[in-house]
Amino acid sequence: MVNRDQHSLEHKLSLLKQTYQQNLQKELASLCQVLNAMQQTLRAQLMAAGDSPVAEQQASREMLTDVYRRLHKLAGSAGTFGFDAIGSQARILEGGLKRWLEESDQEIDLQLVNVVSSQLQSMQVELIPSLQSAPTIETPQEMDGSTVTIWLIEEDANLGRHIREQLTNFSYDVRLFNSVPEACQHMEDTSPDILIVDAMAGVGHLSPLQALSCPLLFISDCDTFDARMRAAQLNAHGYFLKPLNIPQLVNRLEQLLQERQSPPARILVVDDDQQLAAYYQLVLEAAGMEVRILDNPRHIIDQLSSFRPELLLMDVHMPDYDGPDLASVVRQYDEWSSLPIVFLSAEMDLGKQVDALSHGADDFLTKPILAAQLVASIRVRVARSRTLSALLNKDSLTGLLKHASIKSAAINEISRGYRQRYSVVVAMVDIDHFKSVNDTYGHATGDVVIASVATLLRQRLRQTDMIGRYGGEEFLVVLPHCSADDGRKRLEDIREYFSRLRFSQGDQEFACTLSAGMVCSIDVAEHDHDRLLVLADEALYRAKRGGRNQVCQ
Ligand SMILES: Nc1nc2c(ncn2[C@@H]2O[C@H](COP(=O)(O)OP(=O)(O)OP(=O)(O)O)[C@@H](O)[C@H]2O)c(=O)[nH]1
Repeated sequence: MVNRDQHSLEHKLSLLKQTYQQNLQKELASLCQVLNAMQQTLRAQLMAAGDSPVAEQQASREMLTDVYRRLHKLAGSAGTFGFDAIGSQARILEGGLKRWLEESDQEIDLQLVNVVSSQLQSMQVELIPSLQSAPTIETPQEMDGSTVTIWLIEEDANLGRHIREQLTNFSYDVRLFNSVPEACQHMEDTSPDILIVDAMAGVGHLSPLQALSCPLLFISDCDTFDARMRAAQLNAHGYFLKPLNIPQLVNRLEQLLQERQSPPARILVVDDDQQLAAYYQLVLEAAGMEVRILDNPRHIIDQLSSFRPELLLMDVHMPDYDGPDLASVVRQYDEWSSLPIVFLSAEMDLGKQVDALSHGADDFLTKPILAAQLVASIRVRVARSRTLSALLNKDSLTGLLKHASIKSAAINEISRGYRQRYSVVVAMVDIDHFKSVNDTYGHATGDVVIASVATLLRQRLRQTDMIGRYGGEEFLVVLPHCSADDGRKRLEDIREYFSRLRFSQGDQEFACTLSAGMVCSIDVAEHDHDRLLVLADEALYRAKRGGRNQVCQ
């Protein structure tokens, strides 16, 4: 189904193309005029039957060099806007001119100018005044930020209710059905974000539910190759054995949701051709990315700091500064040393492409480029860079920031709070008697408990809050723009939820608690971030000494 956004995108693209076509007509007419003027001058010289003066020769060479540059630009942009034939002709012509200008020191003669002129005229003929259809770009399905709905199909009503209760603790909205046909009856009016099916209840009858095209997880008490293979053939996103390890299941659910909800990629575009830059912006935004265009390359570092792009898409040849030089400037800053830089240029010369890459760029895309190809290349680059950055900065068990990253994030946020006069709550959260969890149920189960605290913190805090794994079973939480009262309420809420979770190891079921120590920046006279971290740690110590399972301030 085509939605309104898609219509509006097509409309905007079509307007951009119309404008481009008008400019293209003007540009070709203007190039023809230049060639016309050169033809006249050269003819006049021929009539005078003398050698043309050096100054005039120099002027003709400069004019032809300018024609070459304009054709080079045109070769890059025409195909992008759907004028493929003109783009190809411009590419051939600019290539020929370039070779002639580089390799020949002959005088510019009428024959050469005639050839260029007739090619330009045929390009004008080619430019039929009908716009080609706008490219369609796949718009990602948006998940709204509200509650996640899970459909659970479980034959055993008691077990179903138990699972629903546990998942509700993690803020999921769970609808329980005891058979696939029962769930199918509700497909008309509503649909889930995730489907969890008891393998016994469903494997044979699932096909109607597959139309829901949401992630599918199986729960089962049958751990055989055949059962797992059947699940794989049904494209299941997970297979969990009973008795269910709820935190493990929740971790998988969170992973699936994160994959679908990952924030839009932020792209900074640097191109002196404003129309092309607007086109890239439109195409990338339509694919769900956030795009900013840099008008003045001198402001590149300011823009990087304020927009914090995840990829820099840059033209190679610009009037004032070349792309590779700009890339070198960016690379001088440690903070931006791993920012992906992709050149998008009409440059076909392999040597120059390699040279551009050696200045610190990661990739080279050649203009013209299809919208879908541009989107795919950028998506892959950003995804890879996110994976790398997650590996570097995120803890593998919890997916939270590692010690060094959360500490520096905390220091930056506290300092910003002091500067901009808003309050920041800093809290240390620690699982109670965790050593005995490890000792009694094993290290692997201990890991599940740690991961479930991380999940709970992520779920019950705001997107703008920062959470990191500070030590083994200790977490550092930073809540910007938060009063002491609000911070305390949120931590109490997390403490309460955590105490209600049930963990299992074999047939044994157990619960855990956590303690937290917090401090609010405006309650501390000295503007010292290290002091806040010490005070939060001291408050945690008081919570432990006071009997654990509590929040102290
Ligand atoms: N399973 C698991 N255990 C870990 C990990 N990192 C640290 N630990 C364990 O966490 C336990 C922390 O224990 P302690 O600091 O003595 O404190 P506690 O038992 O939690 O008791 P209180 O904090 O005083 O309530 C140690 O046994 C560590 O081995 C991890 O990644 N996984």
